[in-house]
Amino acid sequence: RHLKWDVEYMYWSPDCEERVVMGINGQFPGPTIRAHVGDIIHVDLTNKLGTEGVVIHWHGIRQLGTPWADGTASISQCPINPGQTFTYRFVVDKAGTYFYHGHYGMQRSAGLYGSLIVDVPEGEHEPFHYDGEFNLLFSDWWHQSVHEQEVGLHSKPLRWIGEPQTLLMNGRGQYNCSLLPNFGNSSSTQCKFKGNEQCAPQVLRVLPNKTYRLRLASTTALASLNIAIGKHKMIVVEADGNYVQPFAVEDLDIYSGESYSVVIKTDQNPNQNYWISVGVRGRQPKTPPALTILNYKKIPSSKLPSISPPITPAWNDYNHSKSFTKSIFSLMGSPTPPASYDRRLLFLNTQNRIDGYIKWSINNVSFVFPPTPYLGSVKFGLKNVFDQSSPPEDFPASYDIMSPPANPNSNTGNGVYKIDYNTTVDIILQNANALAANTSEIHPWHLHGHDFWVLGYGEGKFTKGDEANFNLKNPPLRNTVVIFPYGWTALRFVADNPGAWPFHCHIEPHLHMGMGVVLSLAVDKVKGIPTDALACGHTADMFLKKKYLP
Ligand SMILES: O=C1O[C@H]([C@@H](O)CO)C(O)=C1O
Repeated sequence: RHLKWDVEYMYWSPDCEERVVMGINGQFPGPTIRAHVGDIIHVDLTNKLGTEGVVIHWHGIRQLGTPWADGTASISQCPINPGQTFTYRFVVDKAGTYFYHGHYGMQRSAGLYGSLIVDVPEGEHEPFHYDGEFNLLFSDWWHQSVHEQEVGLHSKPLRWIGEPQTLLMNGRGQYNCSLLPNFGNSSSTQCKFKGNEQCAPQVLRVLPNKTYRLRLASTTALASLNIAIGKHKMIVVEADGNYVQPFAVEDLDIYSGESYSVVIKTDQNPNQNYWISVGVRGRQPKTPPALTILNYKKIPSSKLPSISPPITPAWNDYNHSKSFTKSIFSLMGSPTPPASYDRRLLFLNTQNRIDGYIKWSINNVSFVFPPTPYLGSVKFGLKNVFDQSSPPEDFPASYDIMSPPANPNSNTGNGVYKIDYNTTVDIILQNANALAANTSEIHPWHLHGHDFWVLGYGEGKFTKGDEANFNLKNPPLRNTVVIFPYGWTALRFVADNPGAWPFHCHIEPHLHMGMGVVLSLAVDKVKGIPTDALACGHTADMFLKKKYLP
């Protein structure tokens, strides 16, 4: 798959209001990549942004042997400068529902994303049947420019980005009109689509009595979501590119960074259409649900459903979310984790202050991106470019996770957790109270370069005794996992992919405010890094050697 992409800003109307978005080849969202297992994806990415750098991360693709193609600014590569072209070249080795997105500053929020679908090799079959499929990539959208969002996040006092104006499905949503007559407040008018508007919803057109696969992925900057389809149950079959033990749900939670496949049967009255709703979870929703229509083809899609849209669960019904999340198990026959770990990292998630700026910290360190990519600085042993001391592996046992931090002051840092090659690592993500009393938020954590097994979830503070309840039999393999308010999540992975890999909260403003860490492993084994990946910071100095030309 040889692709030539130009990234540029352009005018677009994602929610029927014109704004500036980041597009690829004149499209928003960017083009869908569709490939088979084993294919090489080759993307010549040209930055046409004018005044800022860009990179693209291929979310969920492990980049076995190609860590330089992971597309993370400051970690796997230098930002691609305006006018320059960088070539990403990697193998897609596992079938599944993936996506790609910007991984520099807040470029995901600016609209830099698209779908990446990997099919099983030609002649092979998925472990479930379907007659047709649809692909829905969810995102959230602000009317404030991404530059204002970014400046607000590092201002004192913090100017928080607030809740999104609109939820988008495949880059389409409605802000100043509604698909529903009189939805929400009475001032919202009904949309009149001719069908070719940039914000016109993508209708799912189906035949009766068939089975459809819906690929669902969330690249939201902030919002956690729930999707429900009127009158149709969904059978969950895939999560983050891994098969799961099929189970039926009425509605499904999806956090930023996650993907699922569900199958539905079109066995309802074919003389009706049905609403599909997507609502906000975990934060007080100020954003109306996104809506589209499941259209039984023999009637027009413009015929509004007679049954009102399914109401997604209340934003703070965490029991509902936990019950869904804890129902996910790997499909029988999937790889199982090693029985024990070599090293355990405990990561306390807190909201803090540094000089009065609001940040997020892991074990009291708020991550800042260095100007030299770790892949180069670790490989070449450059000592003066990032903190050389190993960041903290745990936090004081006496820390009270139920209250705002007693001493909210934190430190910035950019140290690296050096992981030994082929060892088994456990990470316990520990949630806590944020700065405001009685507040603890949802954080979806995403690991680059590896999938991990989710061994368990619990309430309150993790204790050694909780290990006894770890699921070592059929834990799901994932690349993104949620921590619930005041709870913990345990995961395990085998560090077998040399590279420099971020592990971070997938809420984009939270990562921007320091909520992440970097792991490095066996970087000496990494071969064939393109020099243009490292032509910035101290690695550029190293390549240039001579400071002045004769
Ligand atoms: O990082 C965040 O900042 C705000 C709030 O805590 C401060 O205004 C919020 O809701 C976040 O998730």
